[in-house]
Amino acid sequence: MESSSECSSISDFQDSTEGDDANTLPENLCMREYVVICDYVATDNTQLSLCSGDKVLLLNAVSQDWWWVNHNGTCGYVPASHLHDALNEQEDTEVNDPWQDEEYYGSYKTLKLHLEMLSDVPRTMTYQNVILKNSSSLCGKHILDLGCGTGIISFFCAKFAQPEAVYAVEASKIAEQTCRLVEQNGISSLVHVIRQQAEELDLPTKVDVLVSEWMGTCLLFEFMLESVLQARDRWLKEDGVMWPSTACIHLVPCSAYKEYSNKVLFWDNPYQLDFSLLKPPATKEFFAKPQPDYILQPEDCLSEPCTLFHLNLKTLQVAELERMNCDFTFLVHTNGLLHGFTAWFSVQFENLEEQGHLELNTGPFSPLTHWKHTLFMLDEPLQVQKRDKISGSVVFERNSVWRRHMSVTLSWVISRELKMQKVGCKVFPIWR
Ligand SMILES: N=C(N)NC/C=C/[C@H]1O[C@@H](n2cnc3c(N)ncnc32)[C@H](O)[C@@H]1O
Repeated sequence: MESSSECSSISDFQDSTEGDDANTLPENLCMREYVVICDYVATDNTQLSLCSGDKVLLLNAVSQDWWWVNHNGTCGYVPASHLHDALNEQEDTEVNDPWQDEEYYGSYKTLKLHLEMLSDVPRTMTYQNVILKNSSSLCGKHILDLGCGTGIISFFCAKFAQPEAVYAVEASKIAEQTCRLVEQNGISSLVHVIRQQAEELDLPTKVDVLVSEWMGTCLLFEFMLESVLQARDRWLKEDGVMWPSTACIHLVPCSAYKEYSNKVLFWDNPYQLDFSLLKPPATKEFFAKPQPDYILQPEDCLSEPCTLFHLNLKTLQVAELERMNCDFTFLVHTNGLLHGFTAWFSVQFENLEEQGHLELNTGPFSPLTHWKHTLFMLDEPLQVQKRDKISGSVVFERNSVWRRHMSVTLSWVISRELKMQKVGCKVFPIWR
């Protein structure tokens, strides 16, 4: 596991931060007992292998990511994410639930997020168009609307098509409101609201269509996709339809001068004072994680975007989500500053009644959606010019402990006329 600062690896990070107070956590965290919440297998002789439930004594929190502990007389490094403060035991539901379901479903029980999603016209109208354009194919069919929220997709099915039944499955408390909406609109003989986690679902029959709006930041965050794939394997007929049918993640190198100026250059001379020593901590504080609500302007793209991953949701396996990596090469088409990379996703819906497919694209060349764009800022901007090449790789790695979270590792090489100019690498947690 690497730290979140650029070009560092754990061994460099350990050497450079040994006894470095700037990186140790407050003393009050040390000399306390911690419980291991997830097995860990050491990857070198400075680390300890531990099992879930082991108790350790924290000796030195050398960084946010790695802690030096004593376990039954043996000392070594373990990932801090695998430890929980045994003396300050939170509710079991919080600590022992790597899916954080109580917090997760709690966030969907109020109207805030549902209002945001329903207010997203490109998102919601895409689903309406999919139902509209396939209405005759849906006649007499069984449909599963997974994570239905307020039931909007199920309402579209009842309003624009004549399916046999729609199973509107929703685990959060909002399902109580969804029930009332379905009754009030007189469609309860067609739309069956089931307040249940999809994983525990019991339906009277397999379904012809599994439709869901499961996409999170960078497509995968929340990993609701795992629930969708499990429901596919359990409830979708062999020749059934997945909507969305495919999903893509796109990336482009970009300038983000205003972001960099507002968050870092600001410290050069606020009110004509030199606060520039705050620029490094500002960079770490504001750019260690991606900005999930960034709006990339098309003119800030430094090259054509590329498609990193193209997922087929009829065949994708949950295990493939653990780690996905892809190489990329961008040909810079504009002189400028490379401040970072921006990512977004698109999803495609197979059309059952004519050639082609419908698409919801959340990128900078399509109508803005509530997902906006995800900006990965480098620690330092890099000068690039037309015809430079930015090649490298990206790794999406699912968090082995917190199962709704992931990290994105970006590695890049900037070359000019075949001569290597700049090399870099940075790990971005989303969000743990
Ligand atoms: N599109 C975004 N960002 N969020 C996805 C939308 C999430 C909605 O789906 C529900 N949901 C998520 N996972 C499950 C599950 N396994 N079983 C039943 N309901 C579920 C949540 O409570 C939200 O209402």
